[in-house]
Amino acid sequence: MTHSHFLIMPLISYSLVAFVGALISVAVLQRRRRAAMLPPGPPGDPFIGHLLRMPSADSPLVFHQWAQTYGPVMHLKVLGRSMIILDSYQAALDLLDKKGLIYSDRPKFTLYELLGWTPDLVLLPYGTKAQSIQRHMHQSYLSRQKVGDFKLMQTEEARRLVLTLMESPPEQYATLMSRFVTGIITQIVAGHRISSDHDPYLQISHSICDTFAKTGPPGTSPIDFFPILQHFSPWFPGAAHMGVVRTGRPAIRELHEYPLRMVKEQRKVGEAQPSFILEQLEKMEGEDEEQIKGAAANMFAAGELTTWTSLTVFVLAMVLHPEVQAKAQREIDLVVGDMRLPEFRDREDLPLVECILQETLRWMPPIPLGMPHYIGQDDMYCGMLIPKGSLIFANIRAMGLDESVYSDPTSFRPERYLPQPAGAGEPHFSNIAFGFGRRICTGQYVAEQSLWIAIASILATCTIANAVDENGSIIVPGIAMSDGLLRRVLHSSDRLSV
Ligand code: HEM
Repeated sequence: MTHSHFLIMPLISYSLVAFVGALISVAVLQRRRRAAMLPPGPPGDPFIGHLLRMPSADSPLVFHQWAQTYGPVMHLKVLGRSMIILDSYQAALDLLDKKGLIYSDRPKFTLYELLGWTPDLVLLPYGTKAQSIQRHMHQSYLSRQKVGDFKLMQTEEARRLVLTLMESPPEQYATLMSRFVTGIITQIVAGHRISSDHDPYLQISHSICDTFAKTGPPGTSPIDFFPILQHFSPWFPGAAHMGVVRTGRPAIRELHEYPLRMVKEQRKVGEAQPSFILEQLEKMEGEDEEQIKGAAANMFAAGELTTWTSLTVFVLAMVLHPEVQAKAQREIDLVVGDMRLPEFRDREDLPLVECILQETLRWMPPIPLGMPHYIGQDDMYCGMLIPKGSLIFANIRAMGLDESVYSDPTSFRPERYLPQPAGAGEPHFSNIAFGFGRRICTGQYVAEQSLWIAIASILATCTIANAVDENGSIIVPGIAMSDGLLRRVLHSSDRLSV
């Protein structure tokens, strides 16, 4: 009895060890097999992945260079989180658009949530009730047909823009263009026309843009990787963004509260102007107010810096390419004459102005890595495994640099879009600049209208030229953009003359 007991015990232990060993080997094998099926990417560290290789600046361009070696679908891993970078339009279309059912979610962004963005459309997971209500609100109000209603207001704002540009010193041009963009959005969202430099909307908008500039691309701060850091002071290593949370959060809350509060007050006294918020208030009551606040805040946040950046990119391009400017001005003179200013009815007859808009979006897209999508299940694409839980980035900047589509892609050449033989018949960039699939930008038509009327009005009335320094020498502006979710042009010292 005692003997057999001694015999059985080692037997059980051996079997257990063998069983656990087999389990571990199967898991390791499975891991290796999965790893072998992942899309290619640069070599990374077994523990921290590509953390130390992540570019500290101009990530879209660096990723594009890597894609020349690893292909249009690349895999990177940072602290256990998979990132898929889509470098080609085709790959973005195949996954984000055609397989939109599984590629339309957004990841959780701890830093953005701490800043107060939680209930809003842009960051909401796909398929939630809140997301579908907010998206529907946007789509119905900002649809291609509905945005026609804004044309008159956008034309008036563009007239005001050129008038103030002519009257103001160069240092104020960027602010005036920002005011043009904010002015359009406040009218659409809250029915409010900005008439003073001290308008509360301008203050809120300024603080929001400032915060965006400090946050970096979403999901990439140390707090996103280690949410525990949110409980530390900003001086603690890795927790520096908590300082941005402290300073930025009040303005983001105000952006949610102020527009609805104002429209409700005006509605009470019968003075509310037609607007997105008013329409929604009349449709729904009570418990849906949080949705309205979120959807309205999104229009400001997603629409301002993007449109403004494109406008400043246009100015920079005109400084660097006076020949393009002169040609577009001749086109406007021929079609519009000098007795009136361009209007939306002229749009079809001004192909070069249209091409300048497209080239502005391609040359320096304001959201060069798109907004990340998230996939909640494994998927296979061209024999590669797209693992569950990956962040999917469409490298919009890279798609504009694709030499098989855009010849001499780093140059600003609007004629490329003109049909042959006048141009090269290259495809418009709107299909790419505004993102993909079910999360495509809901403000695309409004943004295109704002940009078109501003570009046409500026070209019709001003000549954009280099600034000169105190010695009278011409300043050639550098082509540089800030890092972060949304890009801004840096150091563009330009001058407009009438
Ligand atoms: C030049 C101007 C603009 C550009 C280049 C732009 C680009 C983009 C891009 C790339 C995305 C991400 C799409 C994706 O996830 O695949 C996006 C999302 C979004 N944009 Fe825009 N945008 C612009 C202007 C606007 C304007 C004026 C508004 C509102 C009035 C707006 C509202 C939104 C919203 C709400 C989303 C989130 C959609 C969602 O998550 O379902 N955008 N935009």
